[in-house]
Amino acid sequence: MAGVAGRLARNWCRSAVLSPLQVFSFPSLQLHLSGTAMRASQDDFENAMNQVKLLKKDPGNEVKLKLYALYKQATEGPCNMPKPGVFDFINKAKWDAWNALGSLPKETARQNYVDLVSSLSSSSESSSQGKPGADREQQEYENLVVTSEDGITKIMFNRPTRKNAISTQMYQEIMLALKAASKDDSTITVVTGNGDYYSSGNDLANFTDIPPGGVEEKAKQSAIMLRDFVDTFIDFPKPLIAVVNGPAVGISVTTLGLFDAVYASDKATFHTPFSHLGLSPEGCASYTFPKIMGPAKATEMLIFGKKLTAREACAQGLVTEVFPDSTFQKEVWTRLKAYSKLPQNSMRISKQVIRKIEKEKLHAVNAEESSVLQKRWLSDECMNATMNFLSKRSKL
Ligand SMILES: CCCCCC/C=C/C(=O)SCCNC(=O)CCNC(=O)[C@H](O)C(C)(C)COP(=O)(O)OP(=O)(O)OC[C@H]1O[C@@H](n2cnc3c(N)ncnc32)[C@H](O)[C@@H]1OP(=O)(O)O
Repeated sequence: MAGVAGRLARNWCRSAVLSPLQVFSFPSLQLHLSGTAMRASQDDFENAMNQVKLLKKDPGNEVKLKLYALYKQATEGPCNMPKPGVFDFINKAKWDAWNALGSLPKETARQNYVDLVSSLSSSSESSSQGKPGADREQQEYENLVVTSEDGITKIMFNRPTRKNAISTQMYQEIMLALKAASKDDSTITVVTGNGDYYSSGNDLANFTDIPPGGVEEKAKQSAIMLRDFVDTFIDFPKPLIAVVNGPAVGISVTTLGLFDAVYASDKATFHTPFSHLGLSPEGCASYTFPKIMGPAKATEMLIFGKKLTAREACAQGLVTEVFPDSTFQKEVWTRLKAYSKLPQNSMRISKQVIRKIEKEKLHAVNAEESSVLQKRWLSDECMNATMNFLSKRSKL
């Protein structure tokens, strides 16, 4: 064993002292590097396997188990080994990681392996430049600040002068940030807003940027983007928490039904003025809101545009807990830091179990809502409401 550990230590990180789990998870990784490779995307997969050997920084046991599991799934399919005994900690951890992938298709596992290695390669480059322990900004976004610390990736909307209205570019950035967070080594992901608003929802100026194909083409593109955007929330694999620091409007409210917990300041309000804008619900709210609060209360919000206070939204079940604004940040972050220390795989799997039964339904609802909105955007009601806002004749 000492020989194996020594070889691993030399291969991976010359100065690292390996824990028993590292010792065991590494040989498997090494062993599998020479295993059967897939036919499709073989180059990418093999490149990724080689990149693993070149990582400068030990990615930690959780990630190594993930790599192990994805490798096994990609090359052998669903876990086919007998479950190790309860005291065989290391093999049990490996078995659990592989088994947790369930019936994930081989192609998806291979892609996830490649994506994970690529995120490790880039984070190992950037972290070697960053200060250890600092609240590291991960990537440059124009409309977001994304940081990772204490096992928490925080995605903060950052257009405070526009009340964090979501521009076309910002939709894309949020999708990118969520996809990156789903693969990074954080335990939970938090979405919040910078400034006095959580978000004022869709940037109504999005509709003024008409492509050469005209308004029909714009509506079509917007429906595709909306569907992709909401799908990203539906598929997000780890606990996703909203820290609602102030008022939330439109799509920033509807998507809350897809979060795992919503903490709100008592200054926050929740407003979905779709009828006022000639629109209809999105973000799966046509399904999640009646489920969460009952059809009558959902109607008041989604059809009549009733604005809820944070306490009302909590009473309806949309918000998990409300905090006084004066202590909001302190109390919420203390709690989130404690939650982030819970076992990562267990939380992921629990989320998977809780959400699995609804996933297909949510994707279907999302497709339907996006297609209905594509037509709504071309209606006189919607065009007039948008023009009124943009020409400053009306406000919510
Ligand atoms: C395209 C693909 C997906 C679409 C999905 C469908 C999504 C639907 C929705 O989200 S519907 C909800 C849309 N949001 C709104 O209708 C909110 C509009 N904004 C307001 O009513 C008000 O700005 C306010 C109540 C949010 C805040 O009012 P106030 O406190 O008085 O601040 P200001 O109005 O002065 O705001 C400052 C500055 O920001 C601009 N701004 C705010 N929100 C938006 C927005 N959603 N879109 C565009 N611009 C916004 C506002 O115009 C001000 O700009 P100015 O300083 O005057 O240039």
